[in-house]
Amino acid sequence: MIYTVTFNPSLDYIVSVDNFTCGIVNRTTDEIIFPGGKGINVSMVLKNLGFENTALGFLAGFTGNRIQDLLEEKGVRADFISVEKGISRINVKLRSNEETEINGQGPAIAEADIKKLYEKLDTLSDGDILVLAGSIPDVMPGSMYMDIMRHLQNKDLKIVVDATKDLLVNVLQYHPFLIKPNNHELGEIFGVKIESKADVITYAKKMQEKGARNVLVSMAGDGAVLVAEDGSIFQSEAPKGKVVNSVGAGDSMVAGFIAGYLENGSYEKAFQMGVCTGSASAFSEELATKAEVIALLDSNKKLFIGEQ
Ligand SMILES: Nc1ncnc2c1ncn2[C@@H]1O[C@H](COP(=O)(O)OP(=O)(O)O)[C@@H](O)[C@H]1O
Ligand SMILES: O=P(O)(O)OC[C@H]1O[C@](O)(COP(=O)(O)O)[C@@H](O)[C@@H]1O
Repeated sequence: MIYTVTFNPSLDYIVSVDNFTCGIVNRTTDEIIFPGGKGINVSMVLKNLGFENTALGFLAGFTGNRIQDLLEEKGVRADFISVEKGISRINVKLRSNEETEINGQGPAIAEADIKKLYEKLDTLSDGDILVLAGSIPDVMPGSMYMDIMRHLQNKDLKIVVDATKDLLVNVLQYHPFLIKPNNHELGEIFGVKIESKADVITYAKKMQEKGARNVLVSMAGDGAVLVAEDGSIFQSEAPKGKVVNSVGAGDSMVAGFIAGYLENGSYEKAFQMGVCTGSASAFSEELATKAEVIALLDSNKKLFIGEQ
């Protein structure tokens, strides 16, 4: 089974504003609400790609109820823990001349709620895949994902972590199956600016030295790099297309990688599927569908460069 955990789900409120200007009243030309949060996006895309999975995590208040309903409408199996205080976030994604995002902090999660999550995670068995993705509410410790991995270390799980800073660095000693920083997040960890693929490879290898098994680094419109545990390295430009909504492109890439790996058992195919799923999401209003991903895979065969 595949499980995703989203500590900090959101309603993503995507608003378009012509020539957004600070300090005045701006009016939208378009607005739309999607369920969001990194693990939830991974769950929705996996479902689109034909992989049943269960979304775990924490929901609170009326926004939490809405997220739950939207997931139900999409047929995603969800088993969230209800948090008593506060509300799940509304993350604002502003589309104008530039894209701007304001992501909330999320409700505080009580010790008793964390205990309930551990009870659910204790039901996982050998061979399962667990995705820990996204930020955690501000008041929680940066060791949260590491604590979960330590707790589960005696099970033979494939654990995927998509997080930033300490939340990510702390888990490396427990050998996550896959991590997916973007180039900016990877640079932030080492205090450097990473623009070229050569630099990506250098720093991805450093993450492997610290314990990660496979390191997938996304670079938005500049493509991606995979440094795999078997020593192979794959690079790709991004497929060409008109970007419609890039929110969730990174999460889609994670889902595509998992789907490609499960279908083919090959890191090369997982990488290709990851890239095309990320781009398919960027090129459409909603998250990628299977047909959109297959179309991109078929039309971009020459994009991928591999090296064993
Ligand atoms: N402008 C774009 N053009 C084509 N593909 C894109 C674009 N933005 C994102 N993607 C695809 O989605 C993947 C993940 O995007 P990225 O923005 O790097 O992730 P994150 O949202 O985690 O920062 C990229 O590697 C690429 O395949
Ligand atoms: O948990 P964080 O880091 O605040 O990110 C949450 C936001 O990221 C998203 O999951 C999208 O992430 P990506 O664009 O990186 O794939 C949104 O749905 C959500 O609003």
